Amino acid sequence: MEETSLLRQSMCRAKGGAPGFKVAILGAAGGIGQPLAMLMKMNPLVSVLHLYDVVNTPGVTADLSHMNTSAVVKGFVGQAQLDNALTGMDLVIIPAGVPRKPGMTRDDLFNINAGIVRTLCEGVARCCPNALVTLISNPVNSTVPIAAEVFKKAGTYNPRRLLGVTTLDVVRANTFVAEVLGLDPRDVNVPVVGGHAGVTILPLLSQVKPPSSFTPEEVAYLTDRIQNGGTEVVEAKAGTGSATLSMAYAAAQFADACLRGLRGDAGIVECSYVASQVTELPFFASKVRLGRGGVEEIMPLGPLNEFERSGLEKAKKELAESIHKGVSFIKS
Ligand SMILES: NC(=O)C1=CN([C@@H]2O[C@H](COP(=O)(O)OP(=O)(O)OC[C@H]3O[C@@H](n4cnc5c(N)ncnc54)[C@H](O)[C@@H]3O)[C@@H](O)[C@H]2O)C=CC1
Ligand SMILES: O=C([O-])CC(=O)C(=O)O
Repeated sequence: MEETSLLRQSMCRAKGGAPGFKVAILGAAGGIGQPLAMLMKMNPLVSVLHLYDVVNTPGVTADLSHMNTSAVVKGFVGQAQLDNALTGMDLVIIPAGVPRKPGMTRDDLFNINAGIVRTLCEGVARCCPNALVTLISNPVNSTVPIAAEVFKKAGTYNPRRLLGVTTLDVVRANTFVAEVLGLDPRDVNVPVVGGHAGVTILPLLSQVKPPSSFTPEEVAYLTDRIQNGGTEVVEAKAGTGSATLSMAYAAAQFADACLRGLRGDAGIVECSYVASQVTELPFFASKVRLGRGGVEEIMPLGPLNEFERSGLEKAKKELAESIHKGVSFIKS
């Protein structure tokens, strides 16, 4: 088998390396990882796609490698192959870790996922310390501070290159607001700030584009639905996992924005949970401008109405605890 595939490879005429970025997905065989890997295989900005997981990447890799798009896919399985999966990468996307079941909060995932994120980020620090790292694994409000502490310990921390993925909150907000307004969701943009769990997810409905006004009932309905969108999916999946397909879509959209930023495109703005001075907290999600260096600029929150100011106070209280928990996990 081995010989046949070597023979087959040797029969192929060498192709010059296609221009583009090298991207690794860690947790690539999972519910998010597989559709995300497919979407990244379809992205023309990607020249090399490394799929790493502790199980099942050979099959996922064989399957995706038959797609006639230009990215070259390679699979890596098990911790012994982590360093090879990461070496030379420009962008590392991390959806590794366990998902919620009904009745759990994202914070209930901390005990398992914190250790997974630490191990993977130690690999990033060793093998591709200059890569952009986008973290999906929950609880994002704590896993991003964990990653920052791992990188600080390794002496490789660059706050501009570590981003928590909160795009799904924006994707949901755009969808739900468009439903209420009777618009196409592609024409709606809702900034969602704060973090990625419950009350820390703060949609700024006063800043919706196109400019729109909402009744107090609509604001209450939309805020609740956006904050609990993840739970809506967890309950509907009834114990088999959380959002995977919409998350893969959101992560692929965010990764594409990161790659366009790295390429030097102008005016790329996305919401993301990053090291921030927008509030007194060390991490906060808000609109950020992406560029060659990663996060080039963090946008101010803009004017908030009274409902949003009160939501911000609640968000900050919970965020402070989640950040502290993540930092302490590495420091203690
Ligand atoms: N940021 C966000 O908006 C969202 C985050 N999530 C989170 O994403 C994570 C993954 O969710 P799913 O893909 O649905 O879970 P899943 O269980 O389907 O897949 C997770 C994958 O991670 C792999 N994995 C476990 N330990 C690993 C390790 N040490 N190294 C590499 N891979 C490892 C597993 O083998 C599995 O293939 C969960 O923590 C979930 O809560 C989910 C939806 C949205
Ligand atoms: O709700 C969950 O556990 C997964 C998640 O983060 C989301 O769907 O927003």
